[in-house]
Amino acid sequence: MKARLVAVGEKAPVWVAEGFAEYQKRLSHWLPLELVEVAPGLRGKGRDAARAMADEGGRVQAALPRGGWVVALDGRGKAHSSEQLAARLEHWRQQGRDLAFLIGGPEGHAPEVLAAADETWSLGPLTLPHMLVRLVLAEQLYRACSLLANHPYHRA
Ligand SMILES: C[S@@+](CC[C@H](N)C(=O)[O-])C[C@H]1O[C@@H](n2cnc3c(N)ncnc32)[C@H](O)[C@@H]1O
Repeated sequence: MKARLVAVGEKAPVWVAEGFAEYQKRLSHWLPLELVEVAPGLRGKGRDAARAMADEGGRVQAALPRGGWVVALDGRGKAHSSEQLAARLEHWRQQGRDLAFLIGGPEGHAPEVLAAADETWSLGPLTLPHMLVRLVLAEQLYRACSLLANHPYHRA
């Protein structure tokens, strides 16, 4: 099983890119994680945010892996402890499908994207900046893989 992170937003700051690359490297033998960045829709004076969200939503859907199990990151979604996430990861492994994790834009996910997702995942009720969400997601996937492998990274 491998995973693809489809994230609205480009040009991550260096501290995010380096942190993400570190967890990507650590995950490489447990859950290869590919990052696909999607250009945000155009916003600003005279531009409709709903149109921008729909545009980026279309690009997100075009970037989904064929037949993948789609998990949309959303603050209003389903929360998991790290142990519950590890159990979820084991469940996903047994399904035998690749995974796609989605991070939305400034107003969140387009309704069509949420409707197409198989499940949602909340990192908690706080609204996090989308670049930080990449990093937390990669770290928590690494933690979940460590738990499943009885690796000492996660000490309960
Ligand atoms: C700046 S947030 C969007 C906030 C938007 N107002 C909303 O209500 O969804 C950008 C993206 O980061 C992700 N995100 C932010 N906070 C999150 C959280 N607590 N849990 C899961 N995902 C989160 C979601 O994918 C969201 O679409």
